[in-house]
Order: sequence, then structure tokens, then C-alpha cells
Amino acid sequence: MTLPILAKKVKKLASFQLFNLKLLLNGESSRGFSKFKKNYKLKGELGRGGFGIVYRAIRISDELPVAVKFVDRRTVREWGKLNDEQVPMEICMLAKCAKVKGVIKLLDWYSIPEGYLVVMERPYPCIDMFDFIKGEQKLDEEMARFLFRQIVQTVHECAQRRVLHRDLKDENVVIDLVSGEIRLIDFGASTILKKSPYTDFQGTRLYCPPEWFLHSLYLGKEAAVWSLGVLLYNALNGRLPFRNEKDICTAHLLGPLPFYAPVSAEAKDLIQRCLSFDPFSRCTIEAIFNHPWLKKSSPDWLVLSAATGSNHKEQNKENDEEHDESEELEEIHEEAEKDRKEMEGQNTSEGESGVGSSASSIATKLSPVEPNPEPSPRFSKTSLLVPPSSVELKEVVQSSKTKSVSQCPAPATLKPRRIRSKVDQL
Ligand SMILES: Nc1ncnc2c1ncn2[C@@H]1O[C@H](COP(=O)(O)OP(=O)(O)OP(=O)(O)O)[C@@H](O)[C@H]1O
Repeated sequence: MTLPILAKKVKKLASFQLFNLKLLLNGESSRGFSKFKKNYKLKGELGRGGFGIVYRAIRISDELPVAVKFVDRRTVREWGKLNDEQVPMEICMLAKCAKVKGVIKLLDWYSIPEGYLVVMERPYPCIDMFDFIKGEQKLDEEMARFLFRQIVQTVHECAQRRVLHRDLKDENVVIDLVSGEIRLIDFGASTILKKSPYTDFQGTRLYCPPEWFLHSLYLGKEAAVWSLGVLLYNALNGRLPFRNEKDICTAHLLGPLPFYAPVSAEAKDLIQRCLSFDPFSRCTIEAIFNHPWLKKSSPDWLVLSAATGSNHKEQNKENDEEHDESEELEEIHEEAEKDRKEMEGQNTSEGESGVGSSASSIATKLSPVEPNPEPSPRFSKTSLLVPPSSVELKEVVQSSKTKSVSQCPAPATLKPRRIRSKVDQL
């Protein structure tokens, strides 16, 4: 690392530590924990992924159903600015998309020593698209079109606001079961949309395009279109098109993708165009809109949902056994207080998080139920899949490189400043 870069990093770290210290000294601010406690009542766990836990909650003033996501400060990879305040990029991007109908509304956010509490709208009753597809086994084309059209529209509107989601998948789409409207959630991997290639990735590998595995880079919109292709394939087949990175990089050599359900030629055509191996021949978001399959009219939600199975168990039933969170909240607050006092007395220069207590402890305290020894029913969600070992990956990437790298050229515009091997990152 050159000296100027090192100096820049040290400066950034110093300002980050100062920022953390300010946060800790700031417990009673309008964004502190006690304010959160006054405004919201936690009711139970809604879901959990690799980077956080999401709680079902109620806004006390008007009983509005909300979702509260705890984002552990230590897992935040990218920061942005909101009203001159440094916040996780997730909050920043949600705020940028406040007017996009298909994006979950950011209602509020709070900063606690261990991280952030992000308060979002919670359609009620709702189900995420992963569970919806699972309940149906696979979607029929009319239902898939109805949902997919909204998803593409939302991705398009985000792009207009220079927001790139980077983790498009069924788990990150919530369906309002009354209106059939979708909401895109989990902007934890999102970033500012740019024209040049990205050389970092935190999304879901099975939705990721081959150029990432082969060249360690990708263009934002082109990668989004690939994920949309994976999502549509998954909706219509009830299974993902690729099992691993090797499949992603080599499937095009084996001819058209196999389909496991009677799917129209038009739908297949759209999927193939989205899953074009060469990012420059991949269709654009605009071309998806104009594709004959998507242009066909759909029946409305009432008709569509009447035809679906009754297996959908909405994930946020209000009549679930309720837990009084006040005791746990009290403990959290006390812990935050303790942290703050320690920090005040310390004249500290602690590590990046600047926090003594562990975030997992706070997550456990926030959790309304004891950890379930049974495997989670969401075990097959992609975010919870165990990643392959680095040895497995080396083999996969090596073999796909030797087989197909020549067919996926890294054109001049895709040249990274520094090519890293994906394997190195694991
Ligand atoms: N606003 C919301 N309304 C309803 N359900 C939600 C909401 N936000 C999250 N969920 C539920 O919680 C689950 C986890 O949320 P989210 O994806 O934001 O967490 P995560 O920790 O970032 O997960 P991942 O590891 O997939 O990135 C979702 O799949 C969804 O079922």
C-alpha cells in the first residue's frame, strides 16, 4: 500500500472513531435508544439473514405495523451520508428511494452503540416471495408476470435515482397479501449506481453473473438483469437455474437451460436474454419492459390470488403469541448507558466499532424467543446456505476459467484497476 493511500485510510479511521464516540455520547439524542423505546413496541422476530435480525413491531402512536432491522455496526461495509450524518449505506439508499412505490419505506432509524435500528413499513399481512413460491411449489406465468413486472419497474426506478440494490432475489421481495403489491427490501448490499465496473460484491452468489467469478468485476445494471433472470427462472420452475459457481460460468456451453415446468417459449426467451453469458449481449432493463412476455396483460390480484393455494402462512401474524419486550429493552438500554459511561471515562481510542459490548449479545437480548434448537424452516434460503470451501472454489473457478474464459472477454471498458482473484476474497 502506498503512503498517501495509507494516510488517507488512517484519516478515515480517525474520523470514524470520532464519529462513533459522538454516537456513544449521544444516547439521549433524538436518534438514541430511549427515543426508540418510547416510540415502538417490539413484538417478535420476523426474519433473520446473514447480516441482521428483523423484528415485528408496532409504532405506539398509531399502532402502525412496522419492521425493525438491527444492523450490527461491525457488519457495515459501506457508509453514506444522510443530512450530513454518516450512516450505513443501507439507510442512505432507502432514503434515496423514499418515493419509489416498490421500495419498502424507511420510516425512521436509530443509532445505538452496537449498531442501528432501521424502522421500515411492514405491509400487513405479507409474505416474502421465497415463502410464496415455496407455498405454491412454482408460480404460474400470470402470477409470475404480475409480480415480476413490479419488480422490474422498481429496479428501473431505483436505477433512475442511482441506486443499485445488488441483492435481488425472492427473499428480498415482500408481497402485500391484500393488494398484491411488492416491496423490495434489504438494501444491505446496495450502493450508488455508477457506469464503471464494480470490483466488490456482497450479494448472493447464486444470483451473481459469471463475469464476477471469472473477472472479479461486473457492471451494475447488467448484473441486476442477470439476477432478474435468475429470479424469474426460479419463480417459474420452483428451483434455481444454477447450483454453484461452476454452473453459472459453464451452463451456456451446454445449450439452453433445462426447464422443470411447462413454460411458454416467450418466457423462456426472456429468461435466456437476461441470462446471456456475455454482459454486453444481455438485455437491458428497458428491453425487459418491452419484451412480449412482460407486455401481456395480467388479471388483477384478486383473480390471481383466488387461484393460488391456501398454503400461504403470512409471516407477520399479529395474533402470534406476544412477548413483552420491555424487560429486554430495559437491559439493552442499561447496557447502552454502561457503554456510554465507560466511554466517557475512558478517553479511548478503541477499534473501529468503538464499542465494548458485543453486538450478538444485543441481538440475543432483542430476540423475543429463545434460539430454536430445531433447524430453521428458512434453512434453504440462499442467504443462509453454507458457502463452499476455498478449495472447492479454487477448483470451480479454475475449471470454469479454462473452459469458458475465452468466451467471456473482459472488454476494455471492463478492465479493473486491479484484478483480484475471487478465491482470494474468501
Ligand atoms: N419491512 C419488512 N416487512 C416485512 N418483512 C420483512 C421486512 N424486512 C424484512 N422482512 C423479513 O425479514 C427477512 C430478513 O430481512 P433482510 O433480508 O432485510 O435481513 P438480512 O439480515 O439483511 O438478510 P440477508 O442475509 O438475506 O441479507 C426477509 O426475508 C423478510 O422475510
